[in-house]
Amino acid sequence: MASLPTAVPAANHALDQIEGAKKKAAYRAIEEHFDSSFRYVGIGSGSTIIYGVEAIKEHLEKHPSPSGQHTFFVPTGYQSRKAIESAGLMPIAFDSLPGDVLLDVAFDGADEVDDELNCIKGGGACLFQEKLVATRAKKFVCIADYRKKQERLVTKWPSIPIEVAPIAQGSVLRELIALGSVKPLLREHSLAKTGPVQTDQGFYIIDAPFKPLLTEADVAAGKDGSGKDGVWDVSTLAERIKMIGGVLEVGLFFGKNGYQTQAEGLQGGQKPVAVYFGMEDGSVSVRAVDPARYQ
Ligand SMILES: O=C[C@H](O)[C@H](O)[C@H](O)COP(=O)(O)O
Repeated sequence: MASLPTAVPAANHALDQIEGAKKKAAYRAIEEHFDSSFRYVGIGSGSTIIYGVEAIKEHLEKHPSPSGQHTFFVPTGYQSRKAIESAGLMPIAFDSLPGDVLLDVAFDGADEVDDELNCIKGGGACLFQEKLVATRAKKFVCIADYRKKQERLVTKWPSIPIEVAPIAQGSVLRELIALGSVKPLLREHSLAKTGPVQTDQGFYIIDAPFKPLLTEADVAAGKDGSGKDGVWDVSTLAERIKMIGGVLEVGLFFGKNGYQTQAEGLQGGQKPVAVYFGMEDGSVSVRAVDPARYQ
């Protein structure tokens, strides 16, 4: 019992530090990538994006749109829509967007990010709509804290979230084991009697642990990411899992970076162009592709 009085403040300090880091990263990302003249903006899910919404709200209060036109915010699920509404911003459903419209930017959180901006997402059971929104944006930007900044995926974050049709969960689990995942698990509510966690699509989530995932640089350096001995590179594994019957989407955002340029058009990539990490020392560290590529 003697340790309780010191342990509790220490835990509170760690939580404050994490929340402070998320907030700093969010405000910096919004400052550098949001503009009041934007017409459509994607808003992701999770605890970090809440600070992004707060920063956008403040930005719009200080710098109203010069034309007086409203910005519409495209949510990536129920929690995201609620966050938009609570901030007094205007939501628009993804499927209400006119067919030829692209989002000016999409902001989201991430569970882990590697050196090449591949991300794990879905820790909060949102990934399918997040991918739809991210790939429809002219620019995709992520916000995270220092715990998420790693060289390779599946370093601290232990597993890959995968959204599956309830009827297929058993066969997907078997196939994941065959691919080398050790003890993939159907995600359940902490209150077990409530059963499996359901996504916004009414699907289930399987969390599949794998060995740390190789990057393109690893593969270029001669490492084998083909799945031999359970070692995969990000793209090969993501594509392989997506092929399993009953998988709606994989919580790996990989491949191209999401941006649009006049010369190249919409890249529709899943990887962000920039990730803002709030650090333990109060600074913000940015991992990004060269802005000259997308601005
Ligand atoms: O499923 C949830 C989403 O992918 C989140 O963006 C991700 O889990 C990060 O969430 P948080 O900001 O709460 O760490």
